[in-house]
Amino acid sequence: MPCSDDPLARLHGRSALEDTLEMLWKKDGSPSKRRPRCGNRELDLYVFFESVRSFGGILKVHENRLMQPIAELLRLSLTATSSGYSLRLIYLKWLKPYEEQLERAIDDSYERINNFCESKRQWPDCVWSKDANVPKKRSRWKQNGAKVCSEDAHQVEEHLTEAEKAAVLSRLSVNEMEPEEQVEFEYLQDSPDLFLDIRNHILRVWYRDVSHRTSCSDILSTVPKRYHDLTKDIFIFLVRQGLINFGFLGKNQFPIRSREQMEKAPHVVIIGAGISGLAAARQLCSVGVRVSIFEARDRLGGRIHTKTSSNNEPVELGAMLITGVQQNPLNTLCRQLNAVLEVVQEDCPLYDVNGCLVPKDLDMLAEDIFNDALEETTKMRKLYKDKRHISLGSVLKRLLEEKIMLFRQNSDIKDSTIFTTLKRLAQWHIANLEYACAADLEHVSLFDWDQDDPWALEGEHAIVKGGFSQLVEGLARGFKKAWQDFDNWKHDSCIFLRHEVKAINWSSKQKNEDRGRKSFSKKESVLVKVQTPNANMREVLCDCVLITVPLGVLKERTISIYPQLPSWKQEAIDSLGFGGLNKVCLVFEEVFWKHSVFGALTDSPNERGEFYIFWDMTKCSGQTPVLVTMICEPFVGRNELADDHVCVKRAMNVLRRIFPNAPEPKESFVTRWSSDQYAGGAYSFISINSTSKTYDAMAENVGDVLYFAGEATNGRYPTTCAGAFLSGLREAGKIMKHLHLDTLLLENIQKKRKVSAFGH
Ligand SMILES: Cc1cc2nc3c(=O)[nH]c(=O)nc-3n(C[C@H](O)[C@H](O)[C@H](O)COP(=O)(O)OP(=O)(O)OC[C@H]3O[C@@H](n4cnc5c(N)ncnc54)[C@H](O)[C@@H]3O)c2cc1C
Repeated sequence: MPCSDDPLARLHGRSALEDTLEMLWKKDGSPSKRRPRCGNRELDLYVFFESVRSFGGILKVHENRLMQPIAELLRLSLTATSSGYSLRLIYLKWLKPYEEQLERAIDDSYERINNFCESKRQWPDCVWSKDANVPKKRSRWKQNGAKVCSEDAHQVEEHLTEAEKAAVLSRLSVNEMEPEEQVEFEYLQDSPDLFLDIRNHILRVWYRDVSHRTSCSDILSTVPKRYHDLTKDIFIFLVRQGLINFGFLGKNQFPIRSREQMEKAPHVVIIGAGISGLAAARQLCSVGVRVSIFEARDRLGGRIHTKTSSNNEPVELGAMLITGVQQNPLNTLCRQLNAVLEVVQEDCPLYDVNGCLVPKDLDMLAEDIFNDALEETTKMRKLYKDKRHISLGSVLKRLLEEKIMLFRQNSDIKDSTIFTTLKRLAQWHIANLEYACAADLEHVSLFDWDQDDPWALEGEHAIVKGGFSQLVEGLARGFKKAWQDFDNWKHDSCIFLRHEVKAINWSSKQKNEDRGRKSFSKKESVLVKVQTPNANMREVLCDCVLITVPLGVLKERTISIYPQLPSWKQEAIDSLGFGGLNKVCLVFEEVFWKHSVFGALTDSPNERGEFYIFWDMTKCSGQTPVLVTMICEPFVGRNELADDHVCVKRAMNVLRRIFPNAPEPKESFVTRWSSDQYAGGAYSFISINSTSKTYDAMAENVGDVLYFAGEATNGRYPTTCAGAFLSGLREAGKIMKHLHLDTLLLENIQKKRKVSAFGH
């Protein structure tokens, strides 16, 4: 059974090789203990031995000139690979004499752990409801930064092993160390395969059952002894990175601490109980930190807001889609909370201004023209490289006009109305992109608007049956909720609703104004001023603060920070874009529409983003028919000034162009996220004054006391709930590291019951 494809088998095989070699070398008294090197690095003897074996032995490798692919498996550079000769010599000297014993030892080890590797579970993709729609493929559907996965991606996944799938689900490279991993485990740069096997094995165990904490002792019981220390380090790293043991892990997730212990525990203040703040709070509490979450609103969730209709059914006023379910950490959270996901149909038929459906071929033609133009904007970057402030809108709109004109010139279609419809369709696609960016495309950077594309999460989009708020409520489980009662707050982790943070004073840490980590000595050195529900001001001391308020709030500077933020941070806050998006949710007696999602064209470019799309959210509510329509930039402001009934009337006018007999809604909800003082808009975008690096600056901590999370701090997954959630985990990990909580982490790990992952 040469060259196993299972990471645990490889770890055992590697260990067997090492044990056997050490034993035989000792017996021989030769060769020296210094490991062979090639291309300036130590050779991975296990990978070398097993690759030669899989190619039929060193003779065959030599005869068939197979040293090149072996060198690639050994990750040797081209110059090193040219020395296939030296590799052969190394093999003959170091491994050939022991081939027989090594083969036997490695095969025995594979045999021993076969059970674990064989017990591959059926992968639970997510908790689908039985009648979930099967989505159709659409070439480009950019909603909140996520692209729909290609059919190819599904096929590739079919070929992945369980451990590889776990790495993919964790958004990690299967075969390469990620940059952060290289930094943390620099000493393993010569043997990344060892690191990757341990990492992928741990991830696989975690994904086998995400409803429980994966314990380090369980993992250790599967891994050969010689790798225990390394496994512990990698385990701690994965917890800190929020890659395992995140989310809702049952009622007993937080360690039980006495009052005294809690008083002595590190104290972190989190500003904002949105999904990023709650994700961080849960992580920190799991390692014994005392957390106080101050939330200005009287509810949890921030921009996740599931309102209850008069029928007691959920209506989403904020986020509603889980974008890219497969790799989405919120999918894991849904599984932990038994929340059901409903896939959203991607096919979006469009209705023209006369109320008739746009013919499919014309719809597809417009989509192709739009996608071509969008693609071409990326090529224009070279042309405009000296004009960094040029907008996507200016270039895209010109390209679209040119392309439609060109199509007209080259086509023999006589009916001129087709071309007017094409123009309307182009406007619809612009509006759709403005929805995704929460911005007028005239304000979006040509250069970096799609910088997050390489990280787009795979999978369809889905809604949470029963409402998105279930996820935030789940994350908040186990925390005490306090309104006015400060009496017990020193002994517990609490969420304080209707507590608006007004000021942060970190003057005693002033010297640490620089970026990055500094040594931490003085406890509780940051002062947070909070306004309580009865308008009193309270002062709270803590070790560090995690700020998760929306970028819109940071831009307004409603929280005074003393000393003021360093210029690099303030510049990032000022320059990153933050735009609007609103919803009009219409509740009806019965369904009169025909599609789950449908679009409406308009004659006027000055109305393109007003009620241009309608989502059937009935599946979220369960029974009550609900249609949700959008108001996008640049039309958000003028609609926020209008009364609710005016917005509803405008939305109904558009709907009645399609369904003339549409009844009056029995209930409606209109959002105003931009004028909401605790949001200031919907989500971030890369403005003409910012770049992808601005997100990195947003994420960076100030000194060792001010940390920042939230969707606008996540450059890979900005704008989304997933991005916000991951940013919370990221910052919790940084704080754990800064507060030196690794021992607490291990203590927590060691206390868990010892059940072998082998099952005995
Ligand atoms: C209309 C709309 C539709 C959206 N659609 C989707 C979607 O379909 N899918 C998706 O993934 N994302 C969507 N988003 C984006 C998503 O909602 C956000 O990215 C995510 O919820 C942000 O979470 P957060 O924790 O970063 O911030 P928030 O949820 O905004 O949390 C920050 C918290 O800080 C609080 N706060 C503010 N100031 C103070 C203060 N001074 N003191 C104390 N607390 C304070 C706020 O009240 C808030 O609760 C949508 C957003 C909007 C507005």
